Amino acid sequence: MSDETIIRFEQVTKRYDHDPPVLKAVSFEIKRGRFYTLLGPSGCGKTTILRLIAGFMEPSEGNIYFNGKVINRVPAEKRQVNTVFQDYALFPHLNVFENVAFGLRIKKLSKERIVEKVTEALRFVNLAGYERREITEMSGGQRQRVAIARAIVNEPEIILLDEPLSALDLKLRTEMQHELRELQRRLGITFIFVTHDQEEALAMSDEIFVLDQGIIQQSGSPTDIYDEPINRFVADFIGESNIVPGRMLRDYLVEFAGRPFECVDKGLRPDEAIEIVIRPEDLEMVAPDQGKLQMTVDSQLFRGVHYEITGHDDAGNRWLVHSTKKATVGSRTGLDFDPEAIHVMRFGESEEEFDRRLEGYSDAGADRA
Ligand SMILES: Nc1ncnc2c1ncn2[C@@H]1O[C@H](COP(=O)(O)OP(=O)(O)OP(=O)(O)O)[C@@H](O)[C@H]1O
Repeated sequence: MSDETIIRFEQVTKRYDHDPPVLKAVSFEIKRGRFYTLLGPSGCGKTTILRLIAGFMEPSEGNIYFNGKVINRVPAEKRQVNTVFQDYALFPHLNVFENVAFGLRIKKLSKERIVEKVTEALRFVNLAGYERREITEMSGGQRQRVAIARAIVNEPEIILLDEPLSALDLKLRTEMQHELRELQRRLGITFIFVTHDQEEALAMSDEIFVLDQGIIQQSGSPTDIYDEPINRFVADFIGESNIVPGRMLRDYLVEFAGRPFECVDKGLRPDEAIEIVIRPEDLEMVAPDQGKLQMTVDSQLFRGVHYEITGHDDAGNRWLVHSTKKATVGSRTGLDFDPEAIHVMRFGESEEEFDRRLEGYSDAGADRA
C-alpha cells in the first residue's frame, strides 16, 4: 500500500439550499490503494461526501483535492472516479456485455479493444461466460458484480460504492463482502465504501471514518475504532459496550463505580468528568472477593458462542458481560478486567475537537514556560 494521498478534503462544508450544513468543515485524507469506509447513521452525510468526490455537486465552502490539485469545479465525467450505486443503476434493456461496455462505447474505443476490456472486467468479477445474459436474468449478487465490472472497466483511480450490499440477503451479503475485499486487493484501486452497518465496516476496511451529524467523529483502522472509541457516539455505534460515567483522578488513574482503577490513559485534566468504555468480552466473571467490581446478575441469554449476562453494581451501573461461563440469575459475581480494557472517553467530543483542545493545552503550557 502506498502512502500517497489521492483525495483530500480541506474544511469542506456542504449546504443544500439554505438549510443548516449537512457537512461541517470536514477534513480528511484518502490514500491510494486502500479500502475506506464511511460509516454512520442515516442522514449523517455519507452520500453527500461520495457525491462531492464523484463531482455530482460542489462544496459550499472549503476545497477538495485530487492528486494535489483542487477539483471543486471539475465535472464528474472529467474525474477518474466511478460509482457503484445502491440499486446498481444497470440498463435493464441491455445485456451484461453491453452494460459493461457502455462507457467504453461513449469513449469511442475500437470494437476489438472493447471486447478485450469487457472480457477482462467480467473475468475479474467471476462472470466470464455471462456476456449475452439479460440483466433481468441475473440474481442480485450477479447484478452487483455487473455493476462493479462496469466501474472497473474504465480503470478509474477510485471506485465509490454507496451501500452496494444493502439489497442482498445475509448469506449473499457476507459472500460479497469477501469478494469485494478480495477484488479491491487484486485491483489495487482505492475503494470508498458507504454503509450504516458497523460489522460490515469493521470486517472490510483498512480505514473507517465514523460520521455523525456532518462531522467525522473518529477515523482509524477497525481495531483503533473498536478498541479506542473516542466518544459515546462511536462506542455505542460500534458494537455493544458498557459505558459508565467516571472521573479522571490523574494520569493513569480513573474513578468509576465509586472506586479508583489503574488505566492506560493520560493527558486529561485532573478531576475531568469522563465516560469509560469496557467491551463485554473484556470482563471476566470471577469469585466475588476476587473481582475488581461486584455485580448482581440480572439476566442471562445463551448466544451460541457465549452467554450474554447483564447485571448491576452497587453504584447502580449496568454491566453487560460476554462469557463462556454460565452465571446464576440473582447471584453475586466478581468482575475482573485489565487496565488496558478501560477506555477513557471525553464527553461528546469529536477527534478534531479533541485535537484542538490538546493544542490549546500545549499552547497554554508554552505561555507558562
Ligand atoms: N438534494 C438534497 N437536498 C436537500 N437536502 C438533502 C439532499 N440530499 C441530502 N439531503 C440531506 O442531507 C443530509 C445528509 O444526507 P446524506 O444522503 O448525505 O446522508 P447519508 O448519511 O448518506 O444517509 P443514508 O444512509 O440515509 O443514505 C440529510 O439530512 C438529507 O436529508
